[in-house]
Amino acid sequence: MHGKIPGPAKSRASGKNKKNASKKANNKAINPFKKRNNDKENTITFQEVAEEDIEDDEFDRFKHQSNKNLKTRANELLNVRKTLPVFKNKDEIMKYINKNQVTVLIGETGSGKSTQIPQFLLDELYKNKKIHGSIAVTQPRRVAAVNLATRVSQEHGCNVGDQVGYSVRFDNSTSNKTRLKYLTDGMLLRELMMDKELKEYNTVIIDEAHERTVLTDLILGFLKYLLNGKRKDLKVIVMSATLQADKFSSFFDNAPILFVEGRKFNVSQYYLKAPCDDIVDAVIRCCVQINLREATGDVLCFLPGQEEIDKAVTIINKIAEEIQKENSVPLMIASPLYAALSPSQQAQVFLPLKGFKRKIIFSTNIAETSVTVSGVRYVVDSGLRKVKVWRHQLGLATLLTVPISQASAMQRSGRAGREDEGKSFRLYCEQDFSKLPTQTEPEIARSDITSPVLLLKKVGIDDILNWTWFEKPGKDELVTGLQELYQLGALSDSGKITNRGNQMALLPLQPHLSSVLIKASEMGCLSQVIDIVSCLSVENLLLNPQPEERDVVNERRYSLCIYGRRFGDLIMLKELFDVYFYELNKQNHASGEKSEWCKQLCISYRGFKNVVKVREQIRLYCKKLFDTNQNGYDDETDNKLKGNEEEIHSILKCFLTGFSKNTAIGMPDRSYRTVTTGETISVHPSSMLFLNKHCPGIMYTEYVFTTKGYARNVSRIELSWLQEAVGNNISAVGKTKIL
Ligand SMILES: Nc1ncnc2c1ncn2[C@@H]1O[C@H](COP(=O)(O)OP(=O)(O)OP(=O)(O)O)[C@@H](O)[C@H]1O
Repeated sequence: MHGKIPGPAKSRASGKNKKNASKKANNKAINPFKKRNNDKENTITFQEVAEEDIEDDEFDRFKHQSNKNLKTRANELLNVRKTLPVFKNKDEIMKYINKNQVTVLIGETGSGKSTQIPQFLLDELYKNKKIHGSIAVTQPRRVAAVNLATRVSQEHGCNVGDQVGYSVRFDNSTSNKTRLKYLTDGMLLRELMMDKELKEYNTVIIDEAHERTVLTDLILGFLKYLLNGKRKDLKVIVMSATLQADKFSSFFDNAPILFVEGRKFNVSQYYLKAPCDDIVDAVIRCCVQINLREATGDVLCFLPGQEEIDKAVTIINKIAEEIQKENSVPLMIASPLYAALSPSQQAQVFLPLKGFKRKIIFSTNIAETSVTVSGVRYVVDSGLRKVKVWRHQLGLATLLTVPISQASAMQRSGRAGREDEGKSFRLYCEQDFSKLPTQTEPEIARSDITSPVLLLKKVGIDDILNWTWFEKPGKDELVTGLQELYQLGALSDSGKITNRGNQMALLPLQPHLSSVLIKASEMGCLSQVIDIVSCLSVENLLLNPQPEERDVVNERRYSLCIYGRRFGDLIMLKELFDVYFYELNKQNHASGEKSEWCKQLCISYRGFKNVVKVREQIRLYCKKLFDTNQNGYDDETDNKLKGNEEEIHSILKCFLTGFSKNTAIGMPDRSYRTVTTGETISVHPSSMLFLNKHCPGIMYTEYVFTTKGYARNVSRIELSWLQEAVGNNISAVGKTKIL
């Protein structure tokens, strides 16, 4: 039984209209680089700007308003809601949802799926007092969960955290009043670990299911398992913008598919005439051109990763004033948006600007789905994204920049047509668009599945191979995941989860990092290890110095980190953290001073602020899990590195429990050979140990392959430790052996 709900006539560029739209786009194809209105080449230099302290209060003020304001705002927004295709078809949609246990709902971007459907269900809850429990809406990304909860609480006329709230890792805004909760798929899985039947909810909505993250796939599997078993009363709605409907429908025993046609506003597409060489440069030029030529409206640019984004933010902020003065155009204000920023830093991009300004947001694909940034009329799309590809055989992840799929490109463009007609500038040629894969491949096909397997074990699923996988990983991958967990001590000989495994599953970290913390709690160096793990949990904390600055920066780091010089990068991180936290932060040095210190050492100041927040959270988890009086964990004392060998050896041995696969042995010819495969590996030039005399063995947390294999974030280890850590596993795994 498949339903189709028609949309408003003007809104859909399909068939003939689509052809015309693309013709129009062709005629208008921009060449932002042909005619330069401003020759700013000399002013485009790569300089670091001081990072501002972002006030959490500002976001709080934005979130919490008086009752009267809330009501007025909700009434205003009702007029906007009424124009959305989903709202217009409320009765029809609810008829389907009420009739079926599972509904698959497909609608175009901006049609109102994520904001309206949950509110329809909320209205039903209020109307029908017999319905107990609340509604969960999962999002693949934290920023989307926060953004949607903020918007929907405004539409609903309440503060975030009252009837409508959100729950994301390290941030929870819900209360006992909350009946509608937006949460990341990771958080729902955490809740599942606590309550295997998800009794709190009467409805679970899986939004943006087409993104096919590992966690979304796992939730789909769990829901099917529950629906067939203990929760026959649960309602499930799978929502997606693209046409993968059949796959979702057949997984849920041919659940009905509902198509809601019609997008609110049209977005015109523009392509480059010829490919560009430097993507950051191309994005900047396009933004400048939009600022000079286009009517009001903010700009959302998609770049592959943090490095490119930080570069672009720096450049725009540097040239903006001059461009404004010379051309009487709005002042461009650049803001970054990527996963490594804290929620309050991410929330900054959603705050309105005052005055004659134009917001230029540089984002990774975290703003690609679900997110609406009010005011955005223009999208600039690099057509690229970064993906972590897991190499099952090596047990290592590699970060690659790859072209996006057509589905992603549509989602990105869709961000421009949320409140008005928009324009999307794709920085590649139109013929290249047709060569892109239609869909993004599911994450499970290229990810480490150790974490998902541990989670399944934690909730009591023993037969991993025959579980209700939405997309079953290969048998080899599953076996490798099980072996890895066994090696970490998370599983017993009979494959059951151990006490250690239970503790690992409860920590909000990858299993290998959790096992490092558990070992540290046993060895009495938990505080020190938490500091290092927190640094490792924040992406791009240490930045790459510009080539001309590299030697100076390395020398500064080298002279500051006396133990890091000998023992490597993990100890260096602890020494840097100690200076930042105990000397600068705790003694209330001005933010300018802290930022300058970070700049001198080419460290992300924002990153260190995040490390402090992550550290607080990990400490809380550890306090709950471990007997913290017994293991050198103390809030009050100064937990700086004391620097004696015994202490440093203990710390490194803890890391070896989690990273024993990422080790290499020093050879007489001064090269290193990996323990698992015997391949040659070199210490990366960014490491403290690059210039160091040869070590008996090394342990690394990252592997990169450029012209050859490099170990990054390297520490010195003794071979006897390796025997201790890996020796036991030789018989256990049967694969790992010291060469
Ligand atoms: N934070 C916001 N600020 C302003 N308008 C918003 C906001 N969130 C939603 N809207 C409005 O509501 C519309 C519907 O948004 P919603 O997220 O429900 O759409 P959707 O169908 O889920 O789209 P997508 O799949 O692209 O996320 C938007 O197009 C926009 O007009």
